[in-house]
Amino acid sequence: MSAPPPSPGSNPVPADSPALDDDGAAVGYPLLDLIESSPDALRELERERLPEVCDELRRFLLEAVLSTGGHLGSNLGVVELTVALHRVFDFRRDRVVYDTSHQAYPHKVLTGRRHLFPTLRQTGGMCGFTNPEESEQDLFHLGHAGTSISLATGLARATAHEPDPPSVVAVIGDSSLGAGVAFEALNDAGSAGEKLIVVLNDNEWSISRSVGSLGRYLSRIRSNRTLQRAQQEIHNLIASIPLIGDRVERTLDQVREVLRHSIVAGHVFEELGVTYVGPLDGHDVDQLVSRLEAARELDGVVLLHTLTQKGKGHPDAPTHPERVHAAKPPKSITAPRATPESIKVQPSGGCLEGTTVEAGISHTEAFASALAAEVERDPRVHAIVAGMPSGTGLVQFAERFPARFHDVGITEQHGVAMAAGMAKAGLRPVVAIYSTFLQRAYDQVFQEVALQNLPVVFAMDRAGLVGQDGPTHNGVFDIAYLRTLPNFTLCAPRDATDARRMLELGLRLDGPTGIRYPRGSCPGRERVHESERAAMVPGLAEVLLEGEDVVIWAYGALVPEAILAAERLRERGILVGVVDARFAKPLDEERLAKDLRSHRLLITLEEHQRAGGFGSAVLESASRMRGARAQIRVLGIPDRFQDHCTRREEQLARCGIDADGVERTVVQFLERSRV
Ligand SMILES: Cc1ncc(C[n+]2csc(CCOP(=O)(O)OP(=O)(O)O)c2C)c(N)n1
Ligand SMILES: CC(=O)[C@@H](O)[C@H](O)COP(=O)(O)O
Ligand SMILES: [Mg+2]
Repeated sequence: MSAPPPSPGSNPVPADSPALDDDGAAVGYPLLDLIESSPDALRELERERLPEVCDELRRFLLEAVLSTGGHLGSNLGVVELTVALHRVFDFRRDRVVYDTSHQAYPHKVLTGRRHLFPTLRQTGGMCGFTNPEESEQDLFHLGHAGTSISLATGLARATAHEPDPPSVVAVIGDSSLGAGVAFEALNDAGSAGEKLIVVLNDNEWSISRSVGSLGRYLSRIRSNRTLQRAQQEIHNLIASIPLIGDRVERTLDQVREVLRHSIVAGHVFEELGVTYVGPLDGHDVDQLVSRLEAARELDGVVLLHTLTQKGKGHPDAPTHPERVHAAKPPKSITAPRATPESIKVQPSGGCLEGTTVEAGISHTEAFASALAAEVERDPRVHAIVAGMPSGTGLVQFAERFPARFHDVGITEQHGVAMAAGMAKAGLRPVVAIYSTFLQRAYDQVFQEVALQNLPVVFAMDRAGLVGQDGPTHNGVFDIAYLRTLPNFTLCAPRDATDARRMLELGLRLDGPTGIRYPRGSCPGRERVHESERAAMVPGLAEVLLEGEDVVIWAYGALVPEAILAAERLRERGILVGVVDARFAKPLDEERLAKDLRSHRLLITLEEHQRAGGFGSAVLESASRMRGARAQIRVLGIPDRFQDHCTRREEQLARCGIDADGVERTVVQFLERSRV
């Protein structure tokens, strides 16, 4: 999440706010209160008061989201859109699907959840996306972009045969419309003919600026609208000069004719069988109501192209590099709890009783700086992102190496296949992508990369639990969905040094590599100096602590949790070994066989679903080994989706994969085996 919140008190108050206190600040939300009093209140309110509703709603969002953090720019941009939708439709009967649904906060306010905003994205609090568990008017729990038109098409097709089917509306952003699945949906719906309204919320922004030719096309329509306005002004001016007016007017008509043939707004959609309406002012709530009422009566797919400002009403938005896409939660909400017996480890491997474990740079920053070093060393290295330059830490990289950086927009499938093409041509592409969003391109990972055995490196960020975004964003399936693919090397660094070493390795290997790392910080102090570390070769684990009866095989960013648990147990006289597995594929089977023979308990620890992850790989490997006497305990995420939490650490604790969970597992085993 980017966008530091503006200084307190800089919240703008709309000019015509209904009531002001004596120092000029608007007071309360009388219209939002009224709307909450009855589900039909918004539809019964005098139409000329709708702009006031929008002002209150925007003011509320600014105050609420700046105090908790969350998605801001997108929500500020759809205030009028959402008020108009809820004015025209009754979504207790009609159906609305918000694409990605990060922009559904106004919808949540208008559907009785204003009181939940102080708990937004916090443990046990309101979800940051639509969620059917919260309201009957939230049809899906979403978070991945591009699928709203498909979902809406399904809803419409299911009721098309009914005598009076509900209206179905999809709200999709300009960048999400660029996702392949969105065009798959338009291609089908445009020919099938069921009634469906698609509201295109075009603000010319993704998280960063929108990319791709569709974005440029939409901007041309937008600028064409500007052109139209200019034409009108020229027309008015000329009309005011009677002498030359007629001659120039005729010329203007010719110019207009040329333009009409060059940019017929929306013809791309019309060619798909979609009725294009627009471009419309996405902040003119009265016009939007009229257009939605008209669209409701039309047959087939109607696309309303609305032009909005991402971050409208936020004083910093016009100059913010991501139009305040996200407001950081204040420290008071997400500061990690001080761990009571935190340990500061020192390079020599010894341990100091200590103050809190200092957080190092983020795993994202560690990857980004390693990649910058590689790009300078090897001209074949290129970086590919799918609409997430800042989330993957590559904004500066893009500025430094523009020719080696490719943001393909929200088109993960294309990005992965393009990487395969680059690798085939001799480049060394690195696909920097959230683990959860790589799922969108699984078939390309299989066919275009693994089957061809091409040297593509997947830098899987947010691999693990992500905290406030919840189950749509937890990257907890990648070991399972990649481990079954032949030719893949899978690894996970415990710290920044190994992140760099694994990237170096991946760029040397001839086949595909997946490197996973979570949202959050690397250890501030690294346990073993680089010069003393085991060579970074596929299938070689590294012993960090020797123990007696019990050994923990930890994978990736949870290695520090294993060390913390081992240090605590050591203080209780229980000597537990810790091995940094480093590779989930291939496993270090030689070291594993040895440990299975020489210990009574081997614990695997990973930030991934238990099913199919690193622990499963160990179990499969152990089942083929002779003389293994150790019991194996797989510590991972249980078989259910993990709800959002204020902090990722809470999710780790909830799943029993933090130091406490490891310590409990060891003590329980020893107590049971003593009996
Ligand atoms: C498949 C997928 N890829 C990437 C993302 C990350 N993401 C969330 S919102 C967003 C930008 C969406 O832009 P747009 O659709 O224009 O909506 P806006 O935020 O501008 O309203 C991106 C890239 C995602 N949620 N899903
Ligand atoms: C809505 C969406 O998918 C992104 O905005 C996502 O929430 C970013 O996640 P991070 O905050 O982990 O970068
Ligand atoms: Mg957009």
